[in-house]
Amino acid sequence: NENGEVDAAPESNESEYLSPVTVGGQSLNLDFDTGSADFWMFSSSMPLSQSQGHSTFNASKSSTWSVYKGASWEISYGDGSSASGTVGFDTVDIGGATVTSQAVELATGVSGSFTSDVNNDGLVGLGFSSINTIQPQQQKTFFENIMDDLEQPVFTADLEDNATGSYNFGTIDPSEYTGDIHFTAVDKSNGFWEFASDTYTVGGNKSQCQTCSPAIADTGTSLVLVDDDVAAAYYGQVSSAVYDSSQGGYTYNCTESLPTFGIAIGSDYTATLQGADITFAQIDSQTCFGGIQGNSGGGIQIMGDILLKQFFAVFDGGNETFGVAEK
Ligand SMILES: O=C(CN1CCCCC1)Nc1ccc2c(c1)OCO2
Repeated sequence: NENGEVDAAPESNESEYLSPVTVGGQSLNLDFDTGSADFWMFSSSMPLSQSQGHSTFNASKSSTWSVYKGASWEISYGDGSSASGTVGFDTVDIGGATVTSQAVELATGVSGSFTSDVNNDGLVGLGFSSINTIQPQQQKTFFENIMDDLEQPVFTADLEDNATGSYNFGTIDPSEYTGDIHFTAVDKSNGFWEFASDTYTVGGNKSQCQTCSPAIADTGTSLVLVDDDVAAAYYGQVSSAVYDSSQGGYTYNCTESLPTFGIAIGSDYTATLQGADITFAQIDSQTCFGGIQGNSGGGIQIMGDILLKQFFAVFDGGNETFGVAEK
């Protein structure tokens, strides 16, 4: 089988997790993103002004590289960032799991937030290829390419709080979790690991959300972005909380103890966050920025790293299910 395991190292501000990937013999640190489906890297064919500080992939130095003539890609993410470029095929090795002809996208241009995030050399999209942006023909993700060669058609994410975790392809390692894994059915029609999430709890009190948008498991997003009425209900229980449009979200006094927050993972499990695990950043001597924020009516609830790092997450491409376990 083709199983593989790599570290997932948190960036300094825990805004993302980076993992070593070898492409055509060249190693880069990439952001594994279950919320998108493009595999792209900073490349030697970018202006230095954009790639300064990054590792770049140099196709001319890879003996296994082949160009996908006439193909291109262009992606924009929910946070407004974007990237675009050209396409080829090469051998990709992630912790021993190897795909010999993976569609690999080389950036010729990226937006400012990618340039300034110098530890991030690109992304491994682990969503579904129906949202891959390669033209004229969409290409499969690394996981879709390798799934049938794995011991089990799964990958797992053990993201940690201020510590290095791991991504595992092909096995569910029992040493990485405790108790049961609570699975729910995934609807892949929007290209995401999407599932129903109709209830939430604040301080242990259960409520039904008014709109109840479906949720996605998104390792590439830092925060938990819930329906706006859910965010308002949560921060309504935090006495110093205000919505600060200059910060783009709810802030509160760092000394205030926060209530727990639970979100339904399908219909029979609620993933509960402790108040102490909900703050995302301290923005000045007294003020903190919450890790739970509204989705501005976006129509999907995004379960990002603030939640995922408190659990062991299983992405099952065989059953098309998503599961979490305590750890
Ligand atoms: O854009 C992302 C994640 N994205 C992953 C790839 C790197 C750049 C950041 N998440 C996101 C998704 C929806 C959003 C949002 C952010 O802000 C408002 O709505």
